[in-house]
Amino acid sequence: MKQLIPEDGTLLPLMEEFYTIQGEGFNTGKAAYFIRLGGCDVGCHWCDVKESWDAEMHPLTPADVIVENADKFPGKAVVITGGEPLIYNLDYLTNKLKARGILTFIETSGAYPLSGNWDWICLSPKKFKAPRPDITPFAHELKVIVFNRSDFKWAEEYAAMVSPTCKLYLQPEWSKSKEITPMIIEYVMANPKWEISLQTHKFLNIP
Ligand SMILES: C[S@@+](CC[C@H](N)C(=O)[O-])C[C@H]1O[C@@H](n2cnc3c(N)ncnc32)[C@H](O)[C@@H]1O
Ligand SMILES: Nc1nc2[nH]cc(C(=O)O)c2c(=O)[nH]1
Ligand code: SF4
Ligand SMILES: [Mg+2]
Repeated sequence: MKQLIPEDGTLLPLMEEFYTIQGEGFNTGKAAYFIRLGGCDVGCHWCDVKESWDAEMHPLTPADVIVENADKFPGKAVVITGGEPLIYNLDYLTNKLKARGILTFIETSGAYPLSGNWDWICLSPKKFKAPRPDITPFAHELKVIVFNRSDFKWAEEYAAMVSPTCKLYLQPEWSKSKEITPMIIEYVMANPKWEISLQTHKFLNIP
C-alpha cells in the first residue's frame, strides 16, 4: 500500500540520519547532523544516492523524533538533504529545529517550491529538471556539478540569476573527477568569482 504523506510536514520519509562533517561547499569542515529524506524525480544519471529516489522505500518518521535525534549531538547544525528535500513542506521541521537553537542548512536542486526556515540554502541546479526561478534569489550558495565542459557555460547562466552575495562553487562530478578537476582549476583561475568545492567526505572516508 502506498504511504500517505501528510502535507503539513509532521511525518517525513527518512532514509538515514547521521552525525558527520559537512563535506561540500561553504560549510565544509563543520560538524553537522545529516537528515536524508527519501524521494526524488529529478533523475541525475550520475546521482550518488540513487537509493534515495523511491520515497516508498523509506519509513515515514515523525519530524519531532528527527528533531530529538538531532539535538542529541554537540554540533548544533543540521543539513537536510535527500533525495530532493523540497518535495516536502519543511516549515514544521525547520521551525522546531530553530526553536532549539539548531542551525538549518539545506541541499536542494530547487525543483520544488521553497519551504522551511533556513540559515543556509545550497542550490545545486540540475539540467534534468530545472530549478524554479523563484528560489534563485534566496540561495546563499550556488553549487554546480561539472560533468563536462558545456557545464561551465550553463553554470554562468545560474550565476546571473542568484543574488550578488551568493557564493559560487564548481564541484566535479565524482566519477569523472580525474578528468574534470583540472578543467575546474583552470576555469577558477581564469574566473575567480568561482571557487572549487570537492566532496571531501569521500576522501576522508566518512559518511
Ligand atoms: C545527493 S544531492 C541531494 C540534494 C538535492 N537533491 C540536490 O541535488 O541538491 C546532494 C548534493 O550532492 C551532489 N551530488 C550528487 N551526486 C553527485 C556526484 N556524482 N558528484 C558530485 N556531486 C554530486 C548534488 O548536486 C547535491 O549538491
Ligand atoms: N559528509 C557529507 N557531506 C555532504 N554534503 C552534502 C551531502 C549530501 O549528500 O547532500 C553530503 C554527504 O552525504 N556527506
Ligand atoms: S536532484 Fe539530487 S538526489 Fe535527485 S537525482 Fe539529482 S543529485 Fe540525486
Ligand atoms: Mg552525498
